[in-house]
Amino acid sequence: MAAIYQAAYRRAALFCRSHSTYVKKMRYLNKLKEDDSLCRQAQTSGTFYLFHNLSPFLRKVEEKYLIPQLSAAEMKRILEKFKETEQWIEKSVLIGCSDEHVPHFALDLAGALERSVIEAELKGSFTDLRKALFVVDEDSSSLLASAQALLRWHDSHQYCSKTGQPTQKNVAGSKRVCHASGITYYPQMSPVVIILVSDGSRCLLARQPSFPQGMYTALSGFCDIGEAVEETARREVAEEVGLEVESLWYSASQHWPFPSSCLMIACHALVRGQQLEISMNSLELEEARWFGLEEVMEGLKREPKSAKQDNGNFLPWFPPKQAIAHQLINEWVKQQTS
Ligand SMILES: NC(=O)C1=CN([C@@H]2O[C@H](COP(=O)(O)OP(=O)(O)OC[C@H]3O[C@@H](n4cnc5c(N)ncnc54)[C@H](OP(=O)(O)O)[C@@H]3O)[C@@H](O)[C@H]2O)C=CC1
Ligand SMILES: [Mg+2]
Repeated sequence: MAAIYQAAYRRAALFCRSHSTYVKKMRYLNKLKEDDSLCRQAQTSGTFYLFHNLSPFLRKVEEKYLIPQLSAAEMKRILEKFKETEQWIEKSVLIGCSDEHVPHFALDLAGALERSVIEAELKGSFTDLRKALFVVDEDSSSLLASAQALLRWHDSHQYCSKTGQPTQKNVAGSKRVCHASGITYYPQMSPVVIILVSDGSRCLLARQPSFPQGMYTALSGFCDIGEAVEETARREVAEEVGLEVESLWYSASQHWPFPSSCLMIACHALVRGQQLEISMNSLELEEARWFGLEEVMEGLKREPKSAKQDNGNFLPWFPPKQAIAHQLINEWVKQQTS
């Protein structure tokens, strides 16, 4: 099961086993979001995950990539050592806490310290999120994705879209306020529906021209304003491959940080038996076709590196397990083989 939502499942399981720990933790986090002075105090005892220009800081230990958490004292020492003001800490955003209520913050140090200076001091490297998500463990990839999404949102919402005046973040970073207009802005995600279409014995996978060679995935599309998930799924399948959805069922959801904070809502769909001819929209897709069970099972086993053939062509491969598309494809295989 894919990393990011496996972490969510684990949190839910923990909730069942240890209800009071979970409830206390959520209530504590909620208090930190609501109470600026409590959150400012929490910054003095919390731990910090570092970013530079939205790239997370990773340290490679033997063959593993770890995400170092810095204590508040260590943060203070580094900022002082490089003659930066401690006020940088105020730019941090709350991203969670331990069961013992040690709060975790994320902080982007671009503008304060040179990337290479921090890398040398802390013996690690700022790594592009597209690489980082796929080399760290499952819980860490979920945490990095949401921390980066929150930092990105703050970076791009510095001004009020009505007055043009600067907005101020609350200490936790759960919102920004324009004091001139009184408008409060909250971090947002764009809902996207991802649909694995099947005709009962085959499934439909497609490629956009921008995909790496050989990679196919399920159809997807942003929800238009006012649309329900079912309407988006039906419209996207009609727009992209000219088929009509007969029935649709929900699988799972995932926060996806690319290109910027999508809420991926994953569904399986069945199309009408009498109309199975694909009419592809070539403005959006490069290829869309039906895959049989055997070809899908082989594609799931294939690594991108081993997809290239001697003649230069690529055999099909699918998104990695961290992407919810992978779960949809896996589930379809299980349905076919059970
Ligand atoms: N985690 C996973 O397993 C997967 C994740 N995805 C993610 O789903 C997202 C959407 O998939 P895609 O099929 O490309 O979507 P669409 O089919 O909706 O097409 C994308 C185009 O829609 C327009 N658009 C409409 N609303 C928005 C919005 N809120 N934000 C950005 N663009 C918008 C843009 O066009 P224009 O630029 O012309 O205005 C964009 O290029 C992608 O960001 C992708 O990363 C996709 C597949 C698998
Ligand atoms: Mg699409």
